[in-house]
Amino acid sequence: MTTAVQLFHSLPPIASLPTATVPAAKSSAGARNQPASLHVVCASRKSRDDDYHATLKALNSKGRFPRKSLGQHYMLNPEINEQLARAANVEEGDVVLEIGPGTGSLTNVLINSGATVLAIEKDPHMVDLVRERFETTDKFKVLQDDFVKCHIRSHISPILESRKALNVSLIRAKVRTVLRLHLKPS
Ligand SMILES: C[S@@+](CC[C@H](N)C(=O)[O-])C[C@H]1O[C@@H](n2cnc3c(N)ncnc32)[C@H](O)[C@@H]1O
Repeated sequence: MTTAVQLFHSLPPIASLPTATVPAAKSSAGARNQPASLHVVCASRKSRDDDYHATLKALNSKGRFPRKSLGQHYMLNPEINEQLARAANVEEGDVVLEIGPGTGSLTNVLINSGATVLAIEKDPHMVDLVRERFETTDKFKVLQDDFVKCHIRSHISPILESRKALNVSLIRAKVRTVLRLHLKPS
């Protein structure tokens, strides 16, 4: 069986893709409330391994369509994700709490920056997807939970112990923000 990780590694160059816009999702049984199209953010296309292919392949491989109720808009431009990581000043050894990793495009950049990422994702399908995507690294952990309701401190305390800072990146459908919180281990 082809895993999502294998798919990510076998993607063609982005230049071969015709457009940065994803076609409207076809409706299927039980998908009455699905939005008609995939919402994307994509400013430019790059000819290297990138989030554009990875995100589309990952979603297609799971037969998933974004759920508006969960603010599922996926970042397709790796440059933006890199800017987000730079804006949050993510460094080697940091622990990053990522709220809503989605397909893991920002997660990937954070891990490549040297951070360990603790992600909290409400949608169990996306949890499966990112768990599979990052199964080969010990710098990633995902919890299936609602960030609004879960007890965040009990999750992060065990892995925070000797860390100097905690970066919290929060990307939501309408408010895209990167927050940096400094939480001293108690
Ligand atoms: C904007 S999308 C994904 C962003 C991701 N960084 C990307 O560009 O691919 C937001 C994600 O947050 C998740 N989400 C929404 N509400 C949540 C909540 N209350 N707790 C945890 N995750 C949530 C959604 O399922 C979705 O995967």
